[in-house]
Formats: sequence, C-alpha cells, structure tokens
Amino acid sequence: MTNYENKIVYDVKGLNLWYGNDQALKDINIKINKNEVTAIIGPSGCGKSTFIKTLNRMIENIPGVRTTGEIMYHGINIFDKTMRVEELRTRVGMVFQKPNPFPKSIYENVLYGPKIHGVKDKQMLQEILETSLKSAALWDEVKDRLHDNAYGLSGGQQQRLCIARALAVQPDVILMDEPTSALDPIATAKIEELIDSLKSDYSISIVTHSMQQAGRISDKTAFFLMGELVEFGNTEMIFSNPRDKRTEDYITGRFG
Ligand SMILES: Nc1ncnc2c1ncn2[C@@H]1O[C@H](COP(=O)(O)OP(=O)(O)OP(=O)(O)O)[C@@H](O)[C@H]1O
Repeated sequence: MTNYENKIVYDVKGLNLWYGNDQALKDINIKINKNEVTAIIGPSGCGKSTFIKTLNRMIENIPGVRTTGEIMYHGINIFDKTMRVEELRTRVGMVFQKPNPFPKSIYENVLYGPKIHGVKDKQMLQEILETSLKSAALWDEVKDRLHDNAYGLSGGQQQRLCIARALAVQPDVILMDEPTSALDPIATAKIEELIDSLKSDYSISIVTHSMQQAGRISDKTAFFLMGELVEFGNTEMIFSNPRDKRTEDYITGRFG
C-alpha cells in the first residue's frame, strides 16, 4: 500500500440511497482522509445528514432505507456481512446537532461506552475519563464535579461532554451533524478549536450550514445538491475557485 492509500479512511464508491421510493443519495464517490476535517455543505434537504449517517450505518435504523454501492472503511465494505455494526459504530463515533448527554453524571456519561465494552479496572476507567475529558477540552471545567448530573452543564459544555463520550471508546472517525448550530458564538468557537486540535488523531466529517465555519475549520469540502455530490476538494479551492457553477452560486449565497 502506498502512503496515499494509508491516508484514506473511507473510500465511497457509487453510493445510492433511497427512503422508500425517494432517492436521497445519487452515485456518491468520495474519499475521506485521516487527520483531516471534511466539511459537508449544501442547502437543506440535499442529503448531508443522510450521507454521514450512512458512514456508520446509523441510517439503517430508519425503516424502508435501501442502499447500493460500496463504502470501503479501511479497505472493508461496511455493507459486507462480515462487518459487525456495533464495532463499526465504536470506531466511528457521532455527535449530533443537539447535545444529547444521558441523564446521568458526567463520570457515567464518559465511561458508559468503556463499561459496556467490559472495562472494569478502576484505574483504567479513571485514565479514560481524564484523557477523554482533556481531549474534549472539558476537564478543567468539570474535574471538581464529575459526579454531578450532566444536565447541569451549559449547552456548549454538554456538547463537549458528548465529544468526550465519543472519544472514550477510542474511535478513529468522528462524524458531527451540525454540532454547533444550537450553541452561542463563544461555545461555537470552543468546539471549532477543539475540532482543530482533534484532527491530529482523528478523521472528522462535519455537516455544517455555515460556510464561514466550513472555511475556518475544514481541509476538504464536499458540496451536495439534491442528493448529488456536485464538487469535492480542498476547502480553499472550493471557496476561492469552484469548478462548478452550482457550487459558486451556493457559496456566493445565490441560493440555499
Ligand atoms: N427518515 C426519512 N424518511 C424519508 N425521507 C427522509 C428521511 N430523512 C430524510 N429524508 C429525505 O431525504 C432527503 C435528504 O435529507 P437530509 O436530512 O439528509 O438532508 P440535509 O441536507 O441533512 O438537510 P438539513 O440541512 O435540512 O438537515 C430530503 O429530501 C429528506 O426529506
């Protein structure tokens, strides 16, 4: 394998997806790299959420969904019978638009996954707790109240807790579906800083409605329109010199 191939986490080939009779993704081909932030942009209803929810097969929870094509994850098609969905979802964590901590303590939220995976050793759990909260830039704010209920945290802190919870099971991909849309500008800036620091260890794909945000934090940008991937490339290029007229119209605010 060349270094280039080693860099690829996802190689999506000819992906189509239908909700019943309605096709929501059309012949998507895209490669998603390690140590990069990939922004998924496009107008409402173009298939952004559908696409990232397909990457960890979360989409299958919705009845009537059908897919064709391949999503190669480190060289293995995630739709193969041999792929264990639980394992895939452990390796590919997800953070949603609205922070969704469990109604439990901060401690229990972070350690929920590791405990389910059978980690019992107290010292190991403590290490996972501390590392995950530090990586999510939340440790200093919560270290003295780890056993307080997560609902007592601010929205931005809850979102960072959800990121810590995702990190605790040692994923290699983090999918984020508009993770800052429910947050104020200061909390948003913190999450953006965090995303930037996390990319040295993870591959991050983020759906965002904010082109400014895509410009600030992503290395690559994928522009979706009506279920198609219209353009994909270096963020700088997409924003300064898009190849497709539809991309240009969208980024210059002519529609969407
Ligand atoms: N559960 C569902 N059942 C049927 N159709 C769905 C379902 N979820 C999404 N769709 C349809 O699939 C298409 C893509 O939706 P999706 O939510 O992926 O778009 P999006 O780009 O993420 O939109 P938004 O920016 O508004 O969140 C839309 O036409 C939507 O109506």
